[in-house]
Amino acid sequence: MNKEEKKFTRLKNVIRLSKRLKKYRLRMVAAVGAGVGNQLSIVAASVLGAWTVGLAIDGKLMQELNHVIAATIAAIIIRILFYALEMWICHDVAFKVLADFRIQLFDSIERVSPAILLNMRSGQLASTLMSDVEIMEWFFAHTFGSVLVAIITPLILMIILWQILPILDLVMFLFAVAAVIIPIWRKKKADEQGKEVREALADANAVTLEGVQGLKEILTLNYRTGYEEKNRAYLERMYKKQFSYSKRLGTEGMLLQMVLGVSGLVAALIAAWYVGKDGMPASMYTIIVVLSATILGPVIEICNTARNFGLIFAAADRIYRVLEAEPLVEDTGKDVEAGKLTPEIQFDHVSFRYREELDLAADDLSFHIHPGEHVAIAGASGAGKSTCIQLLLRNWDPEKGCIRIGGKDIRDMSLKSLNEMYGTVLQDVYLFQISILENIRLGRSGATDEEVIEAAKEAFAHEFIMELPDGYQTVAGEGGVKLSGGQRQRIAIARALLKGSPILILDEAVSNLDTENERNIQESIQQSTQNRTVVMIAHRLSTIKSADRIICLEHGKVAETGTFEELMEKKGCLKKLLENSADTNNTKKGEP
Ligand SMILES: Nc1ncnc2c1ncn2[C@@H]1O[C@H](COP(=O)(O)OP(=O)(O)OP(=O)(O)O)[C@@H](O)[C@H]1O
Repeated sequence: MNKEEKKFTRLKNVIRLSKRLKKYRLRMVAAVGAGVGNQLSIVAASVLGAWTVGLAIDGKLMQELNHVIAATIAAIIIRILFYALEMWICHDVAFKVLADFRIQLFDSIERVSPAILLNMRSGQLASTLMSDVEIMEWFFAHTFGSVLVAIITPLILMIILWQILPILDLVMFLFAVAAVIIPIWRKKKADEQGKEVREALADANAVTLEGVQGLKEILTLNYRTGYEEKNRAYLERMYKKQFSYSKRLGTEGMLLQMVLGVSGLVAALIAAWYVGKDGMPASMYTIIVVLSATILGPVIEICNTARNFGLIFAAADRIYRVLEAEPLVEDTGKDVEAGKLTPEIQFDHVSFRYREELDLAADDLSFHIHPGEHVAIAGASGAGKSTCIQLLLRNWDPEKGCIRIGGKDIRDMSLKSLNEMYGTVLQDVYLFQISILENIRLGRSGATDEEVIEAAKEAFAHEFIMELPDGYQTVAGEGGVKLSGGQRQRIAIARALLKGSPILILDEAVSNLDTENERNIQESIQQSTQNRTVVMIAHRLSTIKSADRIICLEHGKVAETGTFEELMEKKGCLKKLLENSADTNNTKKGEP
């Protein structure tokens, strides 16, 4: 994320948004053509109406009636066709651009995760992905082409009016300028308000999402009243911002209507003054008045849209904030084949803090994990266990020191290659709304069904999967079958085993399992990972005991390292930790 938020003027915003239309330029030319045709056919229909009145005044209406009717019908049909064409093309382009935006936004989130989540709450991010992008429809479907139409159409009409009554042409030009000035005059306010409304909306969305995600806790912790108050406060704030925004919209709309009304009156007076005086036929009066009124029509329409530029550009800024966010780590390393590196891990004087103002979360950490070794990282809460894993996965880079795999600095490897080195089972297992078979196959996309089932058997997941209504074809995830924490963990373990990477990272992967399943899986992991290096964050005594070696952390430093027996004899960090934990109590009662 950029440290200093860049400020974009409206012009720059228009330029960068317009660039997105480059690949649709032919369609946009067609849309503008249809828009001009639409506006001109409206003018034609109005002028025909005025001509009819003129003919009636001159007593020639009955002679020309057939022509008048035919021409009016033609103007209406042409208008309908142009209107449909303009709407169709503009929306076709707009929705394609919005889809492009969504895809790029998601790519961007993937690229900069987790940096983006440090600066934006997930609800805010969801708001950008959904409603900010949606707002862009106004720009692409109703603004970009319409501005060009609002320039081209009045110009054509002014050329026609110039032939009839140049003075009125000049007057209408002045009214058009007055109309354009209204949204420009309130531009600063509109931009401020637009930003506030979008931010308030995103905050309110974030609170709503929090309520949905934390519904269980809201009910069980009796936080209902507190949450409702918080939600109400955010909604009240959003209402105030939206109401101020709408008040400005109303004032500007009123002024625009005033310009339109006064211009009509002035046009009528000027036309009345000239009709008769300069030998101009009376039947021209209505035509002149209608023509002058229709000059302002598209200008007023676009000024009405411009009242909402505050929202449109605030949404654009929020979208570009995500698109242009800088990742925390640079992916400049080379591709390395996973099999070519020895799966040994070395932390060499690694120091790291999450933010400048925070203490070190890793403080001159040095340790070595040998190929094929199973190592447990233990330590009290906040000691830095997860930080080690975050650094190993390169979600962040160390401030000092370096991490090597097979002797190679992980910053010199591409993120894709690094990812291929690891199979990971983290605490929060996310299942996608696809079949369980496919959820496991995410570990290795080319795996056969038999390989998936084999991995599930190794992870002790096969049995419960077979008991589900559709077995491996049962759809999991949101809206699918609900699985217990332990079942989800077993699926994640199957995924990781299927991936077959040389290094396995387990963040207390058995924390949600009952004792029997835990023992089975520990054994299975031991067997299936005999030739792999395993790094596990360990809270449970059983996990700690299953490791070849334990690294015990204290305040981001390595406090001690050794086998379980060695460390228990030492009576240091691990011993203290176990004495304080429930596991130790269980052990005292005879549990393993
Ligand atoms: N994303 C983050 N932003 C800022 N500080 C963080 C972040 N994650 C962890 N920390 C801080 O870094 C320190 C180490 O945290 P870490 O999560 O690595 O500890 P841990 O040993 O894994 O703890 P636990 O067992 O409770 O998960 C703590 O002081 C923690 O508050």
